[in-house]
Amino acid sequence: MTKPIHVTSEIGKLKTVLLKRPDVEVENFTPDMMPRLLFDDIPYLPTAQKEHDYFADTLRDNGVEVLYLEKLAAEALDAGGDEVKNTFLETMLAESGYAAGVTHDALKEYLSAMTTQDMVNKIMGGIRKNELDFVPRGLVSAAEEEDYEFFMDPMPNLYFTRDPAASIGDGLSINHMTFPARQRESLFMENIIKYHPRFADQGVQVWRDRNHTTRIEGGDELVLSDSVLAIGVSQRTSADAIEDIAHNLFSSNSGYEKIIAIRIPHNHAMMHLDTVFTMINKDQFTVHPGILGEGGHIDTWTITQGNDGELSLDHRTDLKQVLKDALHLDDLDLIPTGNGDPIIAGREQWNDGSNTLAIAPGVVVTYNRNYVSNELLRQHGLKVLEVLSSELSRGRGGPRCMSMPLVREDL
Ligand SMILES: NC(=O)NCCC[C@H](N)C(=O)O
Repeated sequence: MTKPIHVTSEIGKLKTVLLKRPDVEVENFTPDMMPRLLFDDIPYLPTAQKEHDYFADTLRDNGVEVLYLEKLAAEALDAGGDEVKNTFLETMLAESGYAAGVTHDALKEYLSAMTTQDMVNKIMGGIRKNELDFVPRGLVSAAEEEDYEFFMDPMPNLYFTRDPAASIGDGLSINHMTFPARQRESLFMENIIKYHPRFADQGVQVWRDRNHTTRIEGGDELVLSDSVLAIGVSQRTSADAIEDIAHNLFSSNSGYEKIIAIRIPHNHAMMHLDTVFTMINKDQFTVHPGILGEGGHIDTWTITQGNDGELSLDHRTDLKQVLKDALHLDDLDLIPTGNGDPIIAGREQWNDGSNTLAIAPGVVVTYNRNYVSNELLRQHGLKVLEVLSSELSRGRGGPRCMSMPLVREDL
């Protein structure tokens, strides 16, 4: 039987993928909330949904099974039963700032009265104060911001399913994410893996769970082969989290024995490694020229198992040579976003021109708006499937960010 999670490369034929269709969460906020929610604008929902459906159809038309996070989450909680649902709700409330007290009780009563699917959708979409027939009183609530409209914030970044968890081999990392706006997201995946019949008791390994203080996000986790990963040292993923997952992978039967840690600028436009660097074929990668310093150099550390349980780190700055050595390649084609033109590269990277999703070796899904980068990919021999991007791109993520591969064919 096919394993429910099996990903041994970035480019093997994509068989099953997890998406989240954008819903009210992407419009249930005001401009002043945008920086905190990690959004740069407020998408027009009907168009965002049409674009997302087009993306999902493009994948289906190419033989990919598409699963939806919101559906799996509800099915997992139903399969788990009342106690699981109750624990999920308590954890979600606690992580939303309500471990106990009158507001906790009111929210719990409100959510418990819903069907599981409605409850999941409501938590994802956010809960306004005016939805409940309840006005918090008492000292604790007096200290809260009275004018703030929400009891529970929406989670607009959920359609970037890439980040809360990452498939690696026959397992995954379920991530402790960096910013509060996204930290609750990985609780859905934790419950899916534990309780959904498709995953529970199927030998899915959790290489690193979400119960950590050090942070890692899936946009930084690239599966280069069945034994090599690349992980970004970025705004969202810290060096100590990389060392932690390295220890876990190297000391288990994961098959992974090498991690290339790549340091990228720590800023919002390049928040993850996959916003500036993706693998698209056996010997081809996209790269945003803005991350490469003089002579095309960048800090990388190749991490392997050392002696006495210690990790061994080899610092090098020639990315091309590091990749060639790790993947045993004679040559390598690093394709610059925007064809290296500083204005075009900056513009197209901002709209995720480097953020390609490979659905087979040499076949990539990209945003149509990045026409210079797309044309260049074609010139380099790739098959490029363009998807619509006017509204989806406002969340600052592209096709790789919007997809979590669950199963790929081995190369
Ligand atoms: N892998 C990715 O680069 N995901 C894009 C995440 C965008 C989202 N607004 C965020 O800031 O987390």
